[in-house]
Amino acid sequence: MTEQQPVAVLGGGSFGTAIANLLAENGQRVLQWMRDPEQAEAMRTQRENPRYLKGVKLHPGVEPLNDLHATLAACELVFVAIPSSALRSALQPFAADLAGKLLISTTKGIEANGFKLMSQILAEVAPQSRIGVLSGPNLAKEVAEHALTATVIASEDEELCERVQQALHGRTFRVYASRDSFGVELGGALKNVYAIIAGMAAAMGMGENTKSMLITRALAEMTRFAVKLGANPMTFLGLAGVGDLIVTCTSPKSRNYQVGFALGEGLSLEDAVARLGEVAEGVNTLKVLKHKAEEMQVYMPLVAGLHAILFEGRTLAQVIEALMRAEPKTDVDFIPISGF
Ligand SMILES: NC(=O)C1=CN([C@@H]2O[C@H](COP(=O)(O)OP(=O)(O)OC[C@H]3O[C@@H](n4cnc5c(N)ncnc54)[C@H](O)[C@@H]3O)[C@@H](O)[C@H]2O)C=CC1
Ligand SMILES: O=C(CO)COP(=O)(O)O
Repeated sequence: MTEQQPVAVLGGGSFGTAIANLLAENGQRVLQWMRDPEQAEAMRTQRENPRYLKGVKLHPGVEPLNDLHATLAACELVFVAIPSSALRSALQPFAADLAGKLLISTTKGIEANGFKLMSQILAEVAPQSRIGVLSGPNLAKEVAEHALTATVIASEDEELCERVQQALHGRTFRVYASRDSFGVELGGALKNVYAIIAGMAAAMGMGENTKSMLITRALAEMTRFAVKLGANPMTFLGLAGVGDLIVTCTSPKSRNYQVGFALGEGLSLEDAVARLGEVAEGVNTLKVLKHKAEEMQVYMPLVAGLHAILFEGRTLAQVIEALMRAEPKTDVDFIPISGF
């Protein structure tokens, strides 16, 4: 019998580690690449990711490595879990090694220069590859602890979706397929901004009515924006839209929520991010999104309000006052249905 080809996971953070474990539990041999050789060595000897996923045992089928060339040479299916700020620069030098691979982005961010999604960056870096996007309500710690979870693999490449479903779908992790990779990817990136707002509201002791209003108006706002960019609004009613929005806006395990909570307690943005010590993609996404919304003339009062607090010197009280005074618009105005 020929030996099964291993699967690669790029990134040594909490999500890369959680996905690596799931793949290994499903019987795959997994090569998990990370840039830091000391971290790879620590994970090999301790059989744990002590910095990013403490307390979760690394499956024996996961091999932590820091040689990206060797990792890519051995694998065809490659999951990418590198923060958005580093994805292009980390992979560009290995463009030739990525040709012909099945690249699955799990990264939920947007590149500032040109408003590029991660799948678009992958397509630029590796035009000869096949690309998919994995996104959904998937807090890494819960995935790793086998909380019952669902996600979406999105690509126009049906065979790629099936490969990912076969590799990842398991006893505690359901993998649904979608053809709308643009909507799925946009949903995962945009919700991080609203999780910061939700964390602030929680720190200020706001009530359940307020939390519900925030989540629902966030959904309206992100969908309105996505539709303007050509996404299918129905995708935002799925796991990668409202599903991910709910989990990140309600869970103290979300890093974006934690940054918002710290801001609500009165910390500066710099201190809130430093205290976290992990990636909170929403901070960068906020800047990019505010700029793009203005350029596209999309009404996004929550994005504008958070931007005003973080980068324009407005107080939280001023922004809340302005938001509550603004003229109320139509409830559901983002799904164009005739007859309503
Ligand atoms: N943690 C979670 O619950 C989930 C995270 N994601 C997404 O996964 C992506 C990765 O996030 P996490 O694993 O959570 O991050 P993390 O904060 O746990 O770890 C970040 C990792 O990225 C590595 N890194 C930083 N710069 C790098 C570079 N230049 N080259 C290579 N590696 C570099 C760090 O060494 C570290 O291993 C993010 O876009 C995030 O939105 C998606 C779903 C769930
Ligand atoms: O994307 C996530 C859950 O689906 C993780 O959110 P955070 O990056 O805010 O922790």
